[in-house]
Amino acid sequence: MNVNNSKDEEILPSVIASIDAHDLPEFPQDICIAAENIDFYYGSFQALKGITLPIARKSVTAFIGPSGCGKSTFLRTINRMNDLIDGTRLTGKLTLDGENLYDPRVDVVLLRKKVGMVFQKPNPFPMSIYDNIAYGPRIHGTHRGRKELDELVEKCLHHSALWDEVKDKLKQSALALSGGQQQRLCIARALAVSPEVLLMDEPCSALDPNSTHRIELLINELRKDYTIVIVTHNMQQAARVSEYTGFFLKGELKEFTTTQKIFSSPSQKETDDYINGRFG
Ligand SMILES: Nc1ncnc2c1ncn2[C@@H]1O[C@H](COP(=O)(O)OP(=O)(O)OP(=O)(O)O)[C@@H](O)[C@H]1O
Repeated sequence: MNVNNSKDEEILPSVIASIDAHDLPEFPQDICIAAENIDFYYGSFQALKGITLPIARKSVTAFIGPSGCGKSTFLRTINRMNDLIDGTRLTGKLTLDGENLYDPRVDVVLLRKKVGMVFQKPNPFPMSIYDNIAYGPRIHGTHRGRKELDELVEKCLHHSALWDEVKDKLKQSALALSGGQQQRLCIARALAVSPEVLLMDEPCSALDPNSTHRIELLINELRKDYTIVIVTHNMQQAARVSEYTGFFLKGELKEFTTTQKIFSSPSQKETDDYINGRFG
C-alpha cells in the first residue's frame, strides 16, 4: 500500500475524530508527568529555559519546533537519558505520578523500565526477533518460564501490529527486517517491560510513507494504554496523532495547548509562523 499525500489527508479526519479533540480542556486534567521550571545545561550552554508543562495520562503529547530548540533534550529529561552525558545539569522539578524523577533515591534503571524510549533510527539488537523482545523481561526477571515469555513475545508483537508479518520467523535476525518493521519491533521491545510512558524521538523520520502511516495507526492504538510523548518535525503528524502539542523555540516552551487549538488558532505569532512554514 502506498501512502501518498492525498491518502495522508484522507486519514487526518478519521484519526482526529477518534481523538475526540473537541472535548479536550486546554490543559489536561489527569496529569502523568509535570515539569516545573526546568532549566537544562550542557556545560555552560543552556538548552532548556524554564520549561513548565503538564503531560496528560494515556494520551499523546507532541513537541514541535525548529531544529536545535530543545525538544529532544526535554524528552530525554523524562527518562534521565541526559544523565549519561558528561557535564550536564538540570534544575527545576520533574514529576511522574507525583514522584520527583530527580530525587537521589530514584532507581534510574527502574525509571527507564517505566519510561520506554523509541529513537529516530530503529535500533534493534543484533539478535533474533524473539530475543529482542525477551531481552528486557529476562534482564528484569519478570517473565521466567518459556511459556510465559512466548506469550509475552506474541502479545507485544500483536500490540505493535507486527505479529502477522513475523510469526513464522521469530528466530530470524531482527536486522533482516525492513526499517518500518524494525521500528515496530523496537516499539514491541519497549512494551515488553510494561512501561507506563513511551517517549518517541522522531520515530518516523527514517521511514517511508507507508511505514510512517503504520506507526501512526499504532500510536493511535497505544494511546489507550500508554502515556506517549513524541517529538516530530512533521506538522501533519503532530496534528494526526496528538491530543496536546508543545511548541519549543530556542530552549523555551512558547506555547502549550490542545493540538486542535495550536493548529487552528495559536495564541503566539511565532507558533503561527512556524506551523505555517514561515521559518524553521
Ligand atoms: N550532547 C550535547 N552536548 C552539547 N550540546 C548539545 C548536546 N545535545 C544537544 N545539544 C544542544 O542543545 C540544543 C538543543 O538540542 P536538541 O537536540 O534538544 O534540539 P531539538 O529541538 O531536538 O533539535 P532537532 O529537531 O534537530 O533534533 C542544541 O543547540 C544542541 O546543539
